[in-house]
Amino acid sequence: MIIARGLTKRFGKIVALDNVTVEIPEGVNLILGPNGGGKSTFFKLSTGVYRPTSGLIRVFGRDPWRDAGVKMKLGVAYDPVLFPPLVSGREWLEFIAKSKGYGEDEVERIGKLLGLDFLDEQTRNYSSGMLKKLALAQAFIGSPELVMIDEPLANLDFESIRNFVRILKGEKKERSFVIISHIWEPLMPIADRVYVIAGGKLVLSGEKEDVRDEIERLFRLRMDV
Ligand SMILES: Nc1ncnc2c1ncn2[C@@H]1O[C@H](COP(=O)(O)OP(=O)(O)OP(=O)(O)O)[C@@H](O)[C@H]1O
Repeated sequence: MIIARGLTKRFGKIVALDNVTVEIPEGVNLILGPNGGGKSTFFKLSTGVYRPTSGLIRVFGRDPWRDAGVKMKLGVAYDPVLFPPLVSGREWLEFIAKSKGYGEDEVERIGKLLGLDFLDEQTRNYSSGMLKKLALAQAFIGSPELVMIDEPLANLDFESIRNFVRILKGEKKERSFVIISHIWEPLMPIADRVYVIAGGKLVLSGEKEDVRDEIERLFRLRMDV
């Protein structure tokens, strides 16, 4: 699904991603790692926002930087979220739907799927959690083959986290996922594979069962302050 070979991204002197080689197959793929480790850089190289400094990235066999058409197969939500303030959530989702060849009924469907009851408000009036939910909705518009979400659970309350994980569980039968999340524990039951990017390097990857102990050791929050 996603193949990277020797993938490197520099911003001036900063090496954000350093010679990463990885294959991400179909299924639910979770990317973890410390702040500033390079996760979002990898994500944005995959969605064609950034051009690699060197190395190769292919998404469904296509170069996301040169071949914008591959984006039709993707549903993407970035973090932090950003929307035009004077449009309603519905208008925004209709814009996304239209760009993918869908109409208002698709927005209705996704609004129902995610249980959104605030779509007619302008986004400037949204709370942080509402903004995140609109971003999640955006990623599902048009039944994409691959849904990519950076920090899906940030700013969600407990009930919303539960709802979203339930939705993922249903949706994973239909499509694949690449998810970056610091809040990883609620996502483990539905994850197939886990990848850890730190210091610009891929430092761990594997099937969930094989890496679970190491992930627990690295990322379980222990508050011995
Ligand atoms: N557009 C940019 N311009 C300059 N430096 C950048 C840019 N984007 C990322 N970086 C730098 O690249 C490194 C990796 O950042 P990245 O956002 O990929 O980390 P991350 O793993 O997603 O972190 P976080 O968990 O904090 O979101 C950091 O040192 C960051 O400062």
